[in-house]
Amino acid sequence: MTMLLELEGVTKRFGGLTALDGASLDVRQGEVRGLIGPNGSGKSTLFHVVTGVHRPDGGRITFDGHPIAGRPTEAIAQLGLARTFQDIQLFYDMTVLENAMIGCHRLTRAGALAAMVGRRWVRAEEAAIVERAMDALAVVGLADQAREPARRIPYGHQRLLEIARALAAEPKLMILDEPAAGMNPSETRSLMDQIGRIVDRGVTVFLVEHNMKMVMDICQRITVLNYGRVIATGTPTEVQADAQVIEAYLGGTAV
Ligand SMILES: Nc1ncnc2c1ncn2[C@@H]1O[C@H](COP(=O)(O)OP(=O)(O)OP(=O)(O)O)[C@@H](O)[C@H]1O
Repeated sequence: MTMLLELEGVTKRFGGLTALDGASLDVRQGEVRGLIGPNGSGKSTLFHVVTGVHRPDGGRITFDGHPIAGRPTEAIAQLGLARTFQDIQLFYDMTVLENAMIGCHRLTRAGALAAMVGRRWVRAEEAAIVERAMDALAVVGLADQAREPARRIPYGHQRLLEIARALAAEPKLMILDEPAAGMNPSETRSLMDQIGRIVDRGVTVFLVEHNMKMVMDICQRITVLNYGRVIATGTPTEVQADAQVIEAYLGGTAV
């Protein structure tokens, strides 16, 4: 199976604190991959070094065959890596559709923001951008709310909109940072369905999530971090049975 993302011995320090300590893992094309670990174990830091927010202090990161460690966020996005954030980052005064259109940025000469300014050569692209954005909204079930201002849709839908915006970039890999945070059980179930539909479209998903049921249900493989180190990688069943995981991640209680 093709490796889409590979980390080899990646280290990131903040002053005297080693947030990532020689972390290695790979994400295979087409899988839903989970990353879990206790608070402060380095999950967000790992996402940040992969997406170019932080420059790693050591190690190698390869995405779709390209070395990306230390490259700018924009350059990594151009290679086909999209992400969502723990805290929702939407343009609340813009419509749902306009927010999704911003995700098309990677795919257009002009970028959706420029499209809204209305330059002539941009307008020719606009119909295609709207179509792509509507398509992404349909995948997450938000197409009928396209004209609503983002601030008016429920919280769970705002999280789905972030995913639609990432999807509109037609990424190869989508990184989701706690996508179910703040969602109620029915929203979480719906999110799990949407992630399934995203994978059906050929997008690989790599997610951090504290909702264990969701992680165990949708991920084919899971990596567990503790104090910046990878302590286990395996199927949900393997990880749940791993003594180190039970001890380190859960302080001795069952997963
Ligand atoms: N920009 C930063 N400057 C200094 N320390 C940082 C920075 N970012 C993260 N850290 C520290 O690095 C460690 C790992 O943090 P990180 O946010 O990656 O953990 P996490 O597993 O995502 O935690 P959580 O589950 O609480 O989101 C923590 O000790 C954190 O305080």
